[in-house]
Amino acid sequence: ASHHRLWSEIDNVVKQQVAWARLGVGESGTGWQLFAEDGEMRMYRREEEVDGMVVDPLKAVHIVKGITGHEVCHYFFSPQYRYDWETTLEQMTVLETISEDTCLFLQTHKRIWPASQRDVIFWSHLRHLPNDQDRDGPDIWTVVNHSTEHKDYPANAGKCVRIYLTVCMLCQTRVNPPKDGAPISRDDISCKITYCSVVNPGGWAPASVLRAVYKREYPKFLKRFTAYVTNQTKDKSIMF
Ligand SMILES: O=S(=O)(CCO)c1ccc(-c2ccc(C3CCCC3)c([C@H]3C[C@H]3c3ccccn3)c2)cc1
Repeated sequence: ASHHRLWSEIDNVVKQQVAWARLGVGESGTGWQLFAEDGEMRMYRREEEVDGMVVDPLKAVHIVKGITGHEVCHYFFSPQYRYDWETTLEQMTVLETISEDTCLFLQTHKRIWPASQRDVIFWSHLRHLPNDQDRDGPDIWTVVNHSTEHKDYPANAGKCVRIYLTVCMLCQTRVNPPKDGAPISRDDISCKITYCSVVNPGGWAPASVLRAVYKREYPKFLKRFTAYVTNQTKDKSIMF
């Protein structure tokens, strides 16, 4: 069914996350700190705490040649590839396939000493926002992951501390059509990726430990994931 029980929440969160992702990190005065750079990738964070817990919002901007936003979102959304690129994943369960573009996931992440192990339940929604209204507007593909409850998996019932997150992978494809009217090849395309994430670590964990984990893991994650998409797509026809 096009409208399922989570539809209105998903629609609201997706619209809010797309608007948020499209806001630049502005001039340095806006509180965004550049904390990692690697080639075209720039990673920013804001230092924020809720009830003494680090919930630093993260925003990464990356430009990757030779892949499209549809391909990035396909490999980010689809469960069958996740163990290939998500190195901190210990266990992933698809609790429900709500529609072909909406799933419910339960994930446990590898324990990061000295913090206790974490798990998370989130809905994941893949959406194409075409620019058919105004031609020169952005053609956007996005995946939004947002924490939710599930009656069979109450928070903090087992050994894991339940975390809460909202993640947005927003992509815009750029095509430089070849001069001689030749068919578009992967040399003529690139994808501008904006990855936003806010993670509430659930139970207390030392701020210094969390900030060190994020500083190490986020750049590694985005580099590894985009390299994975490049490698998976290099010999396949372009998925626009
Ligand atoms: O973009 S996704 O939806 C992709 C689907 O998997 C996503 C991204 C990140 C996380 C996540 C949430 C919490 C933690 C911490 C918090 C305290 C202890 C564990 C970590 C730790 C494992 C580190 C990490 C940080 C950044 C990227 C990857 N790994 C990761 C979950 C989902």
